[in-house]
Amino acid sequence: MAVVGSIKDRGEVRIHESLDELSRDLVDYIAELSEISIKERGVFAVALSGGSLISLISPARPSGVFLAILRSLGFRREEAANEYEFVIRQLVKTRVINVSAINDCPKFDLILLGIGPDGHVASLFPDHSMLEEKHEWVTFITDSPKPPLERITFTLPVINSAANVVMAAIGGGKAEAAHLAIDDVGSECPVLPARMVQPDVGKLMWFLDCQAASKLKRFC
Ligand SMILES: O=C1O[C@H](COP(=O)(O)O)[C@@H](O)[C@H](O)[C@H]1O
Repeated sequence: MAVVGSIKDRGEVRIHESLDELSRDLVDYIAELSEISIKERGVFAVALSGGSLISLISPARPSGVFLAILRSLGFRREEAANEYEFVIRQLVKTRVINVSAINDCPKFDLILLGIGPDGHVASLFPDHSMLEEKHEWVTFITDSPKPPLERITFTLPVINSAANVVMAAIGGGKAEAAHLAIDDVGSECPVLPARMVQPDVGKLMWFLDCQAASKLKRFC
């Protein structure tokens, strides 16, 4: 049984006792969003980051899902980022991916993200200059603190333009990051990418297991 709550400005939080339960709830949530989006516009544009997130949704096969899959093999990182952004721009032009009403960013129907123990999301790491990027949709880094060194990533403006953002975290190693990203920690809070995920108009949802939620003020 999930514990569900919402925290001002930090979206809705769902905490599950088991991974199976979390996975089922997450898959059902994706399917719901997919159905709504396909009814409204005939397509569901979803992007997801890597890591353990994939294993949480791998049994999922929601019909009509469009996966923005990165095909970067053989490219240098800068070229890969440009190529990826180009593809997304084509999909925005043809409205396979919607466009944000408040900036020119793509408005994915859903962006699914995991969190690193250091609070990084996608490949946006704490204290990295990429957190300041305001214009590019996709960028690259060559100095990732976590291997691989070279990565490409969506920027925060793209993530925060999505209609729905899901953040999923499992395991005690993510507890501190989840606490700092969700709880009201005032000025003590370091600049945490996971906390900078704050959809402009979209909905933010957290899917956590009990271990990842173990340091949350309201739920432990
Ligand atoms: O490097 C990354 O790690 C995080 C966390 O991965 P996990 O396996 O500990 O869940 C992932 O969310 C992110 O996309 C990836 O770039």
